[in-house]
Amino acid sequence: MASNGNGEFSFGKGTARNGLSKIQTQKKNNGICHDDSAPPVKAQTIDELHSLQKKRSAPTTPIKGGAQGAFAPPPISEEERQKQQLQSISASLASFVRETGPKVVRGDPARQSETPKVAHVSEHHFAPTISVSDSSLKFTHVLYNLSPAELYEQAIKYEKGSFITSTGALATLSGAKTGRSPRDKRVVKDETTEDELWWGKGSPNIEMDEHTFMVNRERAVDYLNSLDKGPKSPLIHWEKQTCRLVFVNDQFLNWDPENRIKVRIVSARAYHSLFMHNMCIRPSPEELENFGTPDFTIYNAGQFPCNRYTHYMTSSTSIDLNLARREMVILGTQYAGEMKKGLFSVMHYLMPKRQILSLHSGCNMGKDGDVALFFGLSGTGKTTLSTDHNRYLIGDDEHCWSENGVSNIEGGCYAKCIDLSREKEPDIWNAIKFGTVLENVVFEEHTREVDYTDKSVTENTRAAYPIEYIPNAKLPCIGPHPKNVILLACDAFGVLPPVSKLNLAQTMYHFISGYTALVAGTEEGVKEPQATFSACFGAAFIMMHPTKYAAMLAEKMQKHGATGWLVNTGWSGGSYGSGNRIKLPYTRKIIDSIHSGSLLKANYQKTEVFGLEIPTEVEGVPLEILDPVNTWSDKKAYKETLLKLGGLFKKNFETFTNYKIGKDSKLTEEILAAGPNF
Ligand SMILES: Nc1ncnc2c1ncn2[C@@H]1O[C@H](COP(=O)(O)OP(=O)(O)OP(=O)(O)O)[C@@H](O)[C@H]1O
Ligand SMILES: O=C([O-])CC(=O)C(=O)O
Ligand SMILES: [Ca+2]
Ligand SMILES: [Mn+2]
Repeated sequence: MASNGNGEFSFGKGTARNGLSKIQTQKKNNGICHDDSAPPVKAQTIDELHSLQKKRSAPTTPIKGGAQGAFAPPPISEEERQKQQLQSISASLASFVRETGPKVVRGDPARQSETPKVAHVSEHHFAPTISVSDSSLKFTHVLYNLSPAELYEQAIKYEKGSFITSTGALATLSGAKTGRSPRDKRVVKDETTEDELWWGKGSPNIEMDEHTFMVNRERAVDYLNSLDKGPKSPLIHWEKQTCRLVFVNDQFLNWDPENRIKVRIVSARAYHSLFMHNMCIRPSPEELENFGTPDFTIYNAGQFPCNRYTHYMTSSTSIDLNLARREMVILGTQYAGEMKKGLFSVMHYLMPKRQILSLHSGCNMGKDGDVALFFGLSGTGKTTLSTDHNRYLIGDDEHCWSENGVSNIEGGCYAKCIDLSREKEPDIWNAIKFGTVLENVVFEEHTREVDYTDKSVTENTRAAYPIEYIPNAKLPCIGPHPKNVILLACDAFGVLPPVSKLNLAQTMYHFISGYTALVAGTEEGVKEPQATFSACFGAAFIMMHPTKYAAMLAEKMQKHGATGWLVNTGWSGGSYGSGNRIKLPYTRKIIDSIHSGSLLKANYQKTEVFGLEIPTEVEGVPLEILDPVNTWSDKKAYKETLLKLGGLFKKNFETFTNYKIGKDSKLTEEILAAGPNF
């Protein structure tokens, strides 16, 4: 085969002169230079050549000086700033028994060429003596705010089960736990939290004392400071260099600049670091330079169990929150959602103290600035329905509603992937690319194509991606006051209408009830859909009594004239097992007509038992499904199921009857009357 000189290739005769064709790679005088005329690389050795491959990016902006006015601190040198940063990390990792932090250095120990700076919290007093343990003679290498590319390399080199999929996502396994462990979430009860938080029946806050927290904290910190684990562990090989390694992420929560929270996540897995890189708000280089001390720190030692002989421990998993110390410790679960939702709990404490309502909801905005909130428990459709090609995505899961409007708490989305299809959810499908963490999916060994229908590892397969991977994300993720408040319920009984319009009292009733059929998988141990009530559509994350959040929602909805809706994204034509899940395109049509305002103008009729206002017509939706009774062939079974569900609602609401909402108790009476009536 030879080039014929026109850039085409031909076989045999034609171009050959001496029987052998001359391979012409270049032509003269056409602007392309010859092979032998290419300038040689500027390197004398292979090592030098490799050193050319990477360059250090210059700081994008100089540290601001003077602009902050007379009280601004004097500018510090780059060296001093870096030292302060390392000291802050060393302090984060300090053991309370030894009262010093480890000697920390920045950078990957595998890269020999780096000459790291060392910092230690009590540097000036530190002198190794025989009483010091071996552990304090070692360095801890800090992999600080690594980029996705760097984290990919760490994961693939050192973490079993990490692979690049055909679309470039990082597939990973979360270990034995593939969902959250709400029965292992503990909160320190002290003088303050005893009065402030919701404790006892129905509350997600399982109490623990300060001492036990410190025991677990010490365990986590010691683990993070030693890290000798697993067959693929970097430590086997780095041990020789007497160094240790942790990942540190310094990031933000809440896009509302006035109420932004600085969080630090210390973890042992690249998976955890990349997950939080995607889920929290990513600081700009300048913001990172001026990060300072975090407002809240997570110690994720999830590969390591808690000690079951420790007081309060009921399993080898514990997720411990200490509000006074502004710290969270994770032991015995590697499920990354614990970090995301752990921080959400913190926001459910901090924000209401500032009169800001924190919400387990998705949020999007139309071209005309109309904002909708989507409340719902896990798997009811917050992510799916807020990700809408015709609207701007503000966020998929956690928001704040303040005097200024709404703001997303996070910087990323966390979508369920089971049965994901390109046709039904194109934006989520396309977001699964380089940088995205894909948890617990199954892929074809050779092509690395993911089979989203495969539940071999878990039903709760997930993708975590930065919000800007959704093409119509609204950046910054903030918006005006909501116009529509959509309560999503995945009704496994199949008796709730696909859509109903709610008055304020009904909205409150259903918000406090927080009904859904818990979709299998997101919480440990749930394999089949099952009716559940979870106050504020997120009882697992709220910290104070549900009526506190409900009162704030009522006040805000009233003030800003928002309309409430109840949308059943669950079953129709029978209960789970006999009926079918309402088709996503129909739910989307319903949501479209809420956004456009056309549903508000529809004609309504009232249902029996629940007293819900259902429209007689919705564009693009078959008429017969609007009233569920029409979809059941067995009308008697329908009525029985309806009454059964009504009874469950009534029973669940009993615990709330004595709580007052709003300044007068008028709203409370109205709310009580807004439930099922029979
Ligand atoms: N009619 C429907 N409406 C909404 N979602 C549906 C419908 N039918 C099927 N689904 C599926 O239900 C799932 C909804 O999950 P989604 O990720 O939106 O939950 P979520 O409310 O965001 O939960 P989480 O808080 O756990 O993230 C998706 O897998 C979606 O494809
Ligand atoms: O927290 C998780 O693991 C997933 C989630 O969004 C939820 O359960 O609401
Ligand atoms: Ca959620
Ligand atoms: Mn979600």
